[in-house]
Amino acid sequence: MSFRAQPLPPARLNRCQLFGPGSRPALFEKMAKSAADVINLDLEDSVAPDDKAQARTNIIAAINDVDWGAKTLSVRINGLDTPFWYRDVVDLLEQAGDRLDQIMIPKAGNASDIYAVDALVTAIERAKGRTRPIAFEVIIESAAGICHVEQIAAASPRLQAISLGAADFAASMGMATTGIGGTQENYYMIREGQKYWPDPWHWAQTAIVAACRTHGLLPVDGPFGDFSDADGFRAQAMRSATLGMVGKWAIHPSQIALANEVFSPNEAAVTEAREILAAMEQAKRDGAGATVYKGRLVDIASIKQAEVTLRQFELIGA
Ligand SMILES: CC(=O)SCCNC(=O)CCNC(=O)[C@H](O)C(C)(C)COP(=O)(O)OP(=O)(O)OC[C@H]1O[C@@H](n2cnc3c(N)ncnc32)[C@H](O)[C@@H]1OP(=O)(O)O
Ligand SMILES: O=CC(=O)O
Ligand SMILES: [Mg+2]
Repeated sequence: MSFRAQPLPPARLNRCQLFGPGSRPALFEKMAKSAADVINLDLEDSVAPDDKAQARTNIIAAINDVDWGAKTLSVRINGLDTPFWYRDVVDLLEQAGDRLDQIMIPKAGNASDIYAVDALVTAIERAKGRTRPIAFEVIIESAAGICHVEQIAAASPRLQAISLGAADFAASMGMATTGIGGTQENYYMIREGQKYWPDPWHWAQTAIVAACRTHGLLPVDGPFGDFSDADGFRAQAMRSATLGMVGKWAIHPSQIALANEVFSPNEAAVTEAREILAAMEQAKRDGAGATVYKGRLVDIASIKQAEVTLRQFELIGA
């Protein structure tokens, strides 16, 4: 065990990140009125190359004009492998008002990618006298990104969150699927003649969670493409939550309530967490470090587990 305490991630809700193309400004008011905690206005893959400039203009106007309430407002810029990204950063930082909270950097491959964007953002902030620093979130969605995820997580004090981008990740890894997230038909085991479908995203998710937890960031599950499959979305989100992720993207409004439900501890979970803390208080009075709760062991580690649930519950109530 390191002597360093594990840093806590930013104390804000990130249960659902709602995406919308910057080229569809008619969606912006609807996004602002939604129940998503985070809004991601997109300049990247949902915007055709010929529409990039207009999408930038739309987004800058909307940052200034739309009432985004208490939501975290983020813009996904284009990847560093494109000719678009520097103009995204310059125009956003120079022209959008202080309401912009965050920039999402897609396809991060190593720490230098984050450093490059940080250098540009820092120079513009100084030139413009911006006092509230722009935060960063990144998407891990390539073979290089997952190999370097820990160095990426440590790359800038601006970083707040990392998402898994299942679509580009699958492409970069050469995975034999066109599905975006979820179980995959051909990824199965057989036991006694029965098929069983494991989770092909598990490894990438746990690598992201570990990097985020090491550096005090929010780990987030990315898109689930089939927005007509609520059960599939819920199952994927519950797996992500069980692994330590704090939220999931919505690429359609039908996914917002599902994400909020899964990443909000329910009454039973909150009651159990409180009862475990009470049981451990009693154990402490009895001079014990471990005790029995509902027939199972609880000890000092159980206090920390219960606190994960209660911290999230308190954020929702705050
Ligand atoms: C792999 C990745 O990179 S994922 C991230 C990038 N992708 C995106 O940002 C895509 C975001 N989603 C979308 O663009 C759209 O939801 C689409 C293209 C998937 C579907 O769009 P539509 O065909 O218009 O959806 P649909 O007709 O079901 O919409 C139902 C209602 O929700 C609204 N709506 C659709 N998408 C959104 C959204 N992202 N945010 C808010 N409202 C939305 C529609 O305007 C419509 O409203 P109405 O009932 O008032 O008319
Ligand atoms: O950007 C997201 C993805 O899944 O790719
Ligand atoms: Mg992507």
